Amino acid sequence: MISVEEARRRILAGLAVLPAEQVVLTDALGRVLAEDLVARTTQPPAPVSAMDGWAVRAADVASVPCRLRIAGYVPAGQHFEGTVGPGEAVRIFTGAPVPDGADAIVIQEDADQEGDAVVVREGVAAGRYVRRAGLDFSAGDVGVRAGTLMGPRAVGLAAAMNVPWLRVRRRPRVAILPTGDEIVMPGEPIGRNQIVSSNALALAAFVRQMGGLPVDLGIAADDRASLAALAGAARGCDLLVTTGGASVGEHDLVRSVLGEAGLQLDFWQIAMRPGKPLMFGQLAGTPMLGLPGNPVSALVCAVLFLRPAIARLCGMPDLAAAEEQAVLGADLGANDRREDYLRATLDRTPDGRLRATPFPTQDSSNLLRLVAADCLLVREPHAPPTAAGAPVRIVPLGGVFGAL
Ligand SMILES: Nc1nc2c(c(=O)[nH]1)N[C@H]1C(S)=C(S)[C@@H](COP(=O)(O)OP(=O)(O)OC[C@H]3O[C@@H](n4cnc5c(N)ncnc54)[C@H](O)[C@@H]3O)O[C@H]1N2
Ligand code: MOO
Repeated sequence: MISVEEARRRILAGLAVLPAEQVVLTDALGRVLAEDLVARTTQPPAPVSAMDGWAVRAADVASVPCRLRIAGYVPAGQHFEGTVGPGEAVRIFTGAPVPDGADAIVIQEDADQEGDAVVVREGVAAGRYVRRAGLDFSAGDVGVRAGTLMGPRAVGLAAAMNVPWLRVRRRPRVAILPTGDEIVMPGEPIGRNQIVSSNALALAAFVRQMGGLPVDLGIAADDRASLAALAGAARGCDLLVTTGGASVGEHDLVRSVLGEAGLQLDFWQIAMRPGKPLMFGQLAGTPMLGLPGNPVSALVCAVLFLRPAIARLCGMPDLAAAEEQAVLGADLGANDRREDYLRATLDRTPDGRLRATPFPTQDSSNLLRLVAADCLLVREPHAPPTAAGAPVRIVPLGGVFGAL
């Protein structure tokens, strides 16, 4: 059995970054940039006032109070045509261009208008409350790097940079194929000995949340014809994800049926719990990730392998490092040779450190517990008995991107 790290490395090596396409900025949310976002304008385009007040020459207000002649009025969106001369001030508002000749803004709270003059009570240094041209960015500056997921902030920045179209990665089409005679879709009649399929819907949601397009292939029965026919429908997708049928029983057909259909298996079985029967390969040019059927195993594998796989297809940096440190909230016995991903809750110790406490039962069918968990607590293979308070690695399950 290969390690979790080795499995992830091999999966990433078996996937190629998808081609780019062009989208209008209003459709860019949740897409991954295929090239750097480069400013097409300078912001602000000219020096502007950061406050409502008076544009002055700082030298004129070096000693206060002083009286300046009002030479003009400039709200945002307009421009003062003249030049502010010695002893003059221009009424100005936030965002308006600072007139030529002026080099500072006196805020209106520090001055009083008296007819056609303004009496300044507080002096200002040159440059005060003036936003220089290009303070935010200049034309040609890189705002967001290729490989970045476009969130609301980046959409706003692209707009400010006057970039109406973006080159983004095509959305990965991920075919999802649950297998098993015992599973039916939610809402369908449930026969004797049958259960409702949770994997397909959870994985489709996971893919969609990551900006991919889930393709529902239906449910493959535990017979060779059904599985072969439905898996064939994955042609044209960027990734096929199966669940179930991955283990060693004679009804676990995925490996053998897809093998007959041309699956070039890269690996099967990894030193991980849950998730031991994970498999990866190439089926007629389509990468194939075979997840275990147990709902918790399937979703933990989605976090650890499908998430980086989709990220890779989208040209994003490796997300494997989305781990954090915490302290252990309960004593744990020795671990065996499989890397363990324990469902755990998070809280804070009295001194503010993150604390991860695993649930006492860790059955890989227990979806309710998975939903109640805040993180996965990682235990290395062969970890010795470990006392509460020891440092541990965790994989958070919350967060916006790839949240479970
Ligand atoms: N003798 C051995 N038995 C098993 C081993 C082993 O090494 N030796 N591995 C165990 C491990 S670990 C896992 S994980 C499971 C995974 O097996 P499969 O991937 O073949 O999954 P199935 O047998 O098809 O199903 C397992 C379990 O999950 C339920 N299931 C399946 N699909 C869905 C779905 N879409 N939604 C909800 N639940 C689903 C299914 O009913 C089973 O209860 O094998 C162990 N056995
Ligand atoms: O590895 Mo299985 O995934 O224990 O439940």
